[in-house]
Amino acid sequence: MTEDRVLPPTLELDDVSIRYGRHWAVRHASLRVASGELMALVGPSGCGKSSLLAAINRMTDLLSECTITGDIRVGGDSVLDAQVSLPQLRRRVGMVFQQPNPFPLSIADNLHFPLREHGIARRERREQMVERALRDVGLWTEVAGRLDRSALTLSGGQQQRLCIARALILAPDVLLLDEPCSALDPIATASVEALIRELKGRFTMLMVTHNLAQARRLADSVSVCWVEDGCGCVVESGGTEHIFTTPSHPVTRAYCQGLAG
Ligand SMILES: Nc1ncnc2c1ncn2[C@@H]1O[C@H](COP(=O)(O)OP(=O)(O)OP(=O)(O)O)[C@@H](O)[C@H]1O
Repeated sequence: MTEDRVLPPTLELDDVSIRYGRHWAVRHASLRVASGELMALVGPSGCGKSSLLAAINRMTDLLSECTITGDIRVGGDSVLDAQVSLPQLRRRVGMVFQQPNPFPLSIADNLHFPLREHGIARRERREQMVERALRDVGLWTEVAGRLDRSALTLSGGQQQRLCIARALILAPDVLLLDEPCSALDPIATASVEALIRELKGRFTMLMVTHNLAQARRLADSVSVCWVEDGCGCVVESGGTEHIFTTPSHPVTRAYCQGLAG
C-alpha cells in the first residue's frame, strides 16, 4: 500500500468446486474481478461465499477434509499449485474478517509484527511504514499520541480500520473482505465504507456482504451465489447497476428485490 505502483492484477476463479469431506459446498463457480475493482459476493447463508474467499488465500489448506478443484489466478498466476509458497501468497492476498481481530498488542506492534515477520528489520523503516499505513486508513490523527496503548482499547470501527491497515501494510495485490462491517455500528460502518471506497483502484477487492444496499453503494460488480441441489454456485455476475436493475437470472431478480433468500 505504501508504494506507488502499476495497476493491481485481476483475480479470476475458473470452474472452482470446494468439497468438505463428501459434501460439495460449491460447484463450478467462475468469476473475474477486474484490476482495481471491487466485486461484492452476495447470497444467502450457506451458499459458499466464505469458502470461496478462504480458497483464494488457501486458508482452506488448514482443513484436512477440504478439496478444491478448478483454477484460481491472481494476475494470471495459479494460486492452487502445490509449489506456491503460502507466506508469499498471503503477502499477495490480504484478508479482513467480520469481527475486528487486532492482536492483543499495542497499536504500533499490530503493524510492526507483519513487517518484522516479512524481514523488514530496520525499526526506522518500519516506523515510516506504520505511520503511512495509519494515515492511509485515516487513523493517524486519532492514534498518533497513543501508539503504545493496547489495540483493544480502540473502538470497533477503529479496530477494523487497524486490521485493514495490517492487511495492507505489506502491499498486497488483492484484498479479501469477509463482511467487514457486519459487526460495526452505523457510524463505524460509514467510516469503513469510506475507506474501502478510497482503496478502489489501488487494490483488487472481493467483498462478501449480506447487506445488498452496501453492495450497491460500494461495488463495481456483483456476483450472486445461491444453493442449488444442496451446493453453492454462482448464478449471475455483472456490473452493479445491471445486477440491481436488469438482472438476467430469476434468482438474482428475486434475491435483489428481497423476495427470496
Ligand atoms: N470447515 C467446514 N467443514 C465442513 N463444512 C463446512 C466448513 N465450512 C463451511 N462448510 C459448509 O460449506 C457450506 C458453505 O459454507 P460457507 O460458510 O462457505 O457459506 P456462506 O455463504 O459464507 O455462509 P454465511 O453467509 O452464513 O457465512 C455450508 O454448507 C457449510 O456448512
